[in-house]
Amino acid sequence: MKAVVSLNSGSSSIKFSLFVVDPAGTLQLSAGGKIEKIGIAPTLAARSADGSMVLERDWPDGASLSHADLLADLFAWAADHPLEGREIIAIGHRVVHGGPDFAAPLLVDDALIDKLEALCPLAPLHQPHNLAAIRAIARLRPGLPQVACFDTAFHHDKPALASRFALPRALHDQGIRRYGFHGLSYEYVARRLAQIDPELAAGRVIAAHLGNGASLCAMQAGQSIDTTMGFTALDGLMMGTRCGGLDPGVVLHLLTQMGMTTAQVEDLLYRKSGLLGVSGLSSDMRTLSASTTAPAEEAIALFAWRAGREAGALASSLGGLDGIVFTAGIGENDAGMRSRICNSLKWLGLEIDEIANAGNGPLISLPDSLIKVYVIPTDEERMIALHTLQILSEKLA
Ligand SMILES: Nc1ncnc2c1ncn2[C@@H]1O[C@H](COP(=O)(O)OP(=O)(O)O)[C@@H](O)[C@H]1O
Ligand SMILES: CC(=O)OP(=O)(O)O
Ligand SMILES: [Mg+2]
Repeated sequence: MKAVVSLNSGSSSIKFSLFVVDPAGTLQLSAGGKIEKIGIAPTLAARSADGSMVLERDWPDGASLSHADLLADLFAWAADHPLEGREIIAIGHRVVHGGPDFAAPLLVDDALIDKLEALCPLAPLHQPHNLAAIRAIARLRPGLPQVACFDTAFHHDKPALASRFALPRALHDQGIRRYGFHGLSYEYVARRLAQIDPELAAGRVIAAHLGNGASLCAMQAGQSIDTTMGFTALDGLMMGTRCGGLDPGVVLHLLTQMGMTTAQVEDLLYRKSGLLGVSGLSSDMRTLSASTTAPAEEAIALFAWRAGREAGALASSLGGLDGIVFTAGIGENDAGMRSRICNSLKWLGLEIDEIANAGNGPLISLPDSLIKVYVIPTDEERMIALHTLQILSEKLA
């Protein structure tokens, strides 16, 4: 049976799935898993579609292991395990930055890799890992089609104003624009919402992708019209290790008055800020929730406050709000965080159902609430596989 593999290298995780293409051409999950807590103490778990564990490992002292090291371990394991009649016909990748030129999934070739390489400085936590995985597979399985699926693509057609910084026009023309990210996740959530609640999906919805990276997307009838991330995945919400929106004057001050180098500033803003920087403890929300220290509590409170504030801004972009959808690691699992954010939006007429919220939904607003709130687990891997299959069928047609 033909099968498609999806690889999703996030900032703190590598998620992977194997989908079998059934005779009707639809994708059936065969196995999937993730390596998480990369940079802290990585763990790996993979399960077959029936939920049974096929692989479990952890590296308690593995803070220095990179995405590439862990991927090499995963490939070594995969090489030793027969696929039981499944023939991998393509591998799809999440590629975080597509820049101004790439607004749809593409078959990978050397020229594309070179162009995507040039975007690495705009996504240092992601793009190098995305490309390292593509190159590693090209070495292991030369000739196997690989498809790049861009996080920026979903936002490509948002209104011109939502793409522009208040900078001189020439810089916009040179690509210094608000792109937006987490697009594969938002595309999947928009599709799921259209199945679960088509009336709401046709309206004004904020999707909240709250993971290690975090952003909000304002969707009108399932299309992105605004989002909190911009030129890079640093902007907008507070994140695991990223600062989110910041007065650009702070960057100038760090460089000119505090004598930091650009490399030090990059490290500070991408890797040492956010939940980690404010708590002084961890970038991982589970660790902070389990802690009773005041800085950990302040980090959680700031995360919620910033999300509520940005949601207010996106409600304005949408001209009102009909619904909110929570997704990704924190959005799907952290009832306390959802409750804080929803309560900060009470002024919009949002009433959360705390019992449904504690059970992770799917619907977590009260019947009288003016805004419906859902929890919808994201599936970037399925979205990647769907795009990959589509590109492959276009290539064969
Ligand atoms: N049960 C849970 N409760 C609270 N937070 C959780 C839970 N499970 C995962 N998370 C948080 O989700 C975040 C990781 O999100 P995820 O979407 O997997 O990350 P990535 O952006 O790397 O894909 C971490 O902060 C983690 O602590
Ligand atoms: C774009 C981004 O921040 O991705 P992730 O949430 O996987 O870090
Ligand atoms: Mg992610």
